[in-house]
Amino acid sequence: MAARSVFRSGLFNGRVAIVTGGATGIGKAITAELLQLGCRVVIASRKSERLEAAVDELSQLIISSSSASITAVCCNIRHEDQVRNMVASTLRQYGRIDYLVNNGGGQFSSPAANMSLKGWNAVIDTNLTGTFLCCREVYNEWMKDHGGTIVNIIADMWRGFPGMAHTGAARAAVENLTKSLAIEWASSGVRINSIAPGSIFSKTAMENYKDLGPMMFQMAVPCIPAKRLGFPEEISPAVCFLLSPAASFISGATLKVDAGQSLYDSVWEIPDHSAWPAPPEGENVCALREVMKELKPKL
Ligand SMILES: CCCCCCC/C=C/C(=O)SCCNC(=O)CCNC(=O)[C@H](O)C(C)(C)COP(=O)(O)OP(=O)(O)OC[C@H]1O[C@@H](n2cnc3c(N)ncnc32)[C@H](O)[C@@H]1OP(=O)(O)O
Ligand SMILES: NC(=O)C1=CN([C@@H]2O[C@H](COP(=O)(O)OP(=O)(O)OC[C@H]3O[C@@H](n4cnc5c(N)ncnc54)[C@H](OP(=O)(O)O)[C@@H]3O)[C@@H](O)[C@H]2O)C=CC1
Repeated sequence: MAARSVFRSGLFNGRVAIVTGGATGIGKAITAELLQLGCRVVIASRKSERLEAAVDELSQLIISSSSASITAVCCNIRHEDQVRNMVASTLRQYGRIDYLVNNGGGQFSSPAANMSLKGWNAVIDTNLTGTFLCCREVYNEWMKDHGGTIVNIIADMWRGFPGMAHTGAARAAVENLTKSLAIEWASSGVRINSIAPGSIFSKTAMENYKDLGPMMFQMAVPCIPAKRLGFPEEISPAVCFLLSPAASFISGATLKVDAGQSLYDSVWEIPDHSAWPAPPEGENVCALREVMKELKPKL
């Protein structure tokens, strides 16, 4: 059962949205909320079984008096030809694209030193290049002449992303891409913003990390000021807000939806070590040595 939207029903009547990764987790919650608000939604991702299951489930949210509808297109956002097909088929079906939500993406967990070039490229191609391809195609084929609104889902990479350096680099790049496009496409009436979620639990997000998944999400909890994980239904209202006329003067911005997690603690442990280069000798280093000598016997 999808959470009830706090927005006015009919807010997106007659509008058309593409949501990449719209069949699972955060994307599914975004799709469900857009449908409740009257939007016609195209969900796009790689796995047809997931798309079909989401269409079956989410179409039940549509009440008979609503203009909403849901359809699916198989699309790997890493492939330019498939992105072209996703946009062309949406335009053939609905004749317009008002909103694009670049939510499809992800990564695996690994120390940077162990990442193969293929693994690095898979994550950069998905999260950075895939987002770029979707933005460019939607802009060139529709928004350039008609305006529109784009939301990019990024991540909490504000202090780097140890353990997932590839995705940290890709998401930071998307944040910067968002700013560039906000300026380049302003004269077409295109607004584009990002949302940076904290740790958001869904079954599919957890299963992506296989056996590590439950532990990874559990480990995040003490580092979240709310002392609990977030849920997809806590991201979708922020997306709907940024798509809506309520955000008509907001572009090039990033909204953190993380309960303050990005301001707080890190999961990444740095073991005690003495590997760091010594500081330059001088009066302050001498003074600290003296202080430490005095403190030691008391400890
Ligand atoms: C500590 C707090 C944690 C809390 C939450 C963390 C915050 C972030 C959360 C999220 O983003 S949750 C969303 C999770 N969902 C996804 O990530 C879904 C999408 N992900 C994927 O599809 C994959 O992870 C992918 C790697 C991005 C792409 O997979 P694809 O199937 O297209 O490529 P593969 O052929 O499988 O892999 C290519 C290449 O990548 C390397 N690789 C893949 N998986 C791993 C792994 N688990 N460990 C190490 N390396 C991996 C590998 O080199 C693969 O090539 P081959 O070796 O298979 O030839
Ligand atoms: N959950 C969290 O804590 C956080 C999530 N995020 C990001 O939010 C987004 C949604 O993740 P979430 O819902 O949590 O996890 P999910 O794993 O449920 O969602 C990822 C979605 O992306 C789709 N996807 C992955 N790769 C591609 C691709 N190459 N082409 C098209 N679609 C693709 C997947 O569908 P399919 O496999 O069918 O292609 C899936 O629907 C992702 O970008 C994620 O990295 C960011 C910060 C935190």
